Amino acid sequence: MPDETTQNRLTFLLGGARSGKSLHAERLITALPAPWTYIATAQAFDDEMRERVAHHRDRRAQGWQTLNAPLDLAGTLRALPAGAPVLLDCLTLWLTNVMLADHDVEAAVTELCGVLARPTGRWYAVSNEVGLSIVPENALARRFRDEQGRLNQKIAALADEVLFMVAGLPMKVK
Ligand SMILES: Nc1nc2c(ncn2[C@@H]2O[C@H](COP(=O)(O)OP(=O)(O)OP(=O)(O)O)[C@@H](O)[C@H]2O)c(=O)[nH]1
Repeated sequence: MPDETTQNRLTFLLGGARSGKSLHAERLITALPAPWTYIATAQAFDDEMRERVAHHRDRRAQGWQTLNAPLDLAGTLRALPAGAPVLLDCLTLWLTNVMLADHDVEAAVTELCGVLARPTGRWYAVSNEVGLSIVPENALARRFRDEQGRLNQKIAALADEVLFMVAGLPMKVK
């Protein structure tokens, strides 16, 4: 009989930069039996990003397999074997990649939500809460903030559980 930790469920982890989202998601998923799948959306274009990615890779010990999905997140999720525990990190960089590639954001979000609404294993998805500061001065940043807010609302609505990370601590908001 599957329980809450193993059945097909989506947990959505939201928070600010360096709020501890990834680490908390890693702790939750590694409480389940390995192997764990890490889906990375980041593209390391510069040394700072390469360092961040290296730090993450060092932290993930044995038991992890990493898939890169900077754009085709829905396709990558659909191709996973049923039952795989998955950590998707993160929706913010995925949305950035979609916008910078000039793809149709609405179509991409609709496709992704269709997949996330029916998890085929224990899935954890990480995203940034980006709207808590002052209104950004440039138009692209304002559009990004709005698209990110809309995306987060959609994922939160379909997720089974939502955690808001504050200074490394999870607040259960759904
Ligand atoms: N390409 C790639 N990206 C990775 C890999 N491991 C982690 N990342 C990316 O690293 C990013 C997270 O970077 P951080 O700067 O630590 O995140 P943060 O949101 O500021 O911090 P936290 O809230 O503490 O998680 C995620 O978007 C991942 O996609 C990897 O193996 N390959």
